Amino acid sequence: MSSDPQATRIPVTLLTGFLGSGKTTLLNRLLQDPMLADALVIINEFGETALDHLLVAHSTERLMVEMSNGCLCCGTRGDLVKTLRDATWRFSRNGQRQFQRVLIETTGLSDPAPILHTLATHPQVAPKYRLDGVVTTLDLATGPEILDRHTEAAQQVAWADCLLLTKPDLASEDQRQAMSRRLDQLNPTVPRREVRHGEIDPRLLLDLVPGRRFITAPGIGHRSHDTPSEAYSFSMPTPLPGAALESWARELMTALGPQGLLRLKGIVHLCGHDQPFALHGVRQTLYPLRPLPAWPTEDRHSRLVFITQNLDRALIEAALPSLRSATAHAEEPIS
Ligand SMILES: Nc1nc2c(ncn2[C@@H]2O[C@H](COP(=O)(O)OP(=O)(O)OP(=O)(O)O)[C@@H](O)[C@H]2O)c(=O)[nH]1
Repeated sequence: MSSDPQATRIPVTLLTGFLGSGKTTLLNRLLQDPMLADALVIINEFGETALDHLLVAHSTERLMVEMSNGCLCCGTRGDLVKTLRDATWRFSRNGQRQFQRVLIETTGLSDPAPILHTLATHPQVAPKYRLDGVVTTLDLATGPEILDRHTEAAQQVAWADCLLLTKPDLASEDQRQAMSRRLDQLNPTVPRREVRHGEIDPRLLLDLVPGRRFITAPGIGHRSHDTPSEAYSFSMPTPLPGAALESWARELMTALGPQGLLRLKGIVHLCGHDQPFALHGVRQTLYPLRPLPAWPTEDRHSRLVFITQNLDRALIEAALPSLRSATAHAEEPIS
């Protein structure tokens, strides 16, 4: 047995980044790599209905979901401690631990600092685990405005050991330069890499900070969230016509505005399709519906989750009848 406690502790990668910045897309790509086949994945979900884990294709044996109405960094750290503490025996076979590293995907609204603190100092966690690095995704298409508007996003950048600039295909040169200037202020020294649709060699994201102890990010302590966020979820039993769903979602996103609606996510049953589709809206951008391999359970209901700020649920509820009536009138499959 090694006498170096660093060497025997389980490395933990914290994958963070604001809502819709591409964490799950990245995670899905990373988990296809044999290097990460034996990773335990912990996903922290925000809101009433967990969806993210349905969008991640990973052996369900080693996928855990932390549900919270807040997020990992606020109030549910006890759950993280319990999850990490129990994981070593829960995922053991014949006395042999079945995972070699841990990936934690935080919610888009998490400040990483308290999670890092837990990893480094909690008496039941710190002896078993060590931080391997903080990987932060940043949406080049939405630009630095997110960093100015949301403290959590700036915290995620400040703590990063590696910054992944996502959606380069959607960004202009001006947006790139503006982002670069902003990152020079927030975290100038760590590597920055452009990543398209999550494609990156996992080796660039592992072993980033072997042996790092908890330190305080310069100038930024833990603060509570800027404005309370709410997640509203809706379930629909009838298959939806794809084109009508897209135009309904687009109209609603415009009506709710980027300040009110931070994120729209869904797993949807489209007319004429057996497999589910993922629906993604990030601020005012609606992404093309994307097929998922299979329904995770027998439940074929479409589920939509709206992550909002200062927005009344009734505003979304009021828009549902028009989607239902489009559903009643159209049966065309999307192409
Ligand atoms: N064009 C383009 N779209 C991307 C890229 N990376 C991610 N996306 C899309 O951006 C949307 C949001 O991506 P996710 O991976 O779900 O983002 P997330 O950070 O997990 O979102 P939350 O779970 O809300 O925090 C999806 O529609 C992705 O397909 C990229 O490089 N280019």
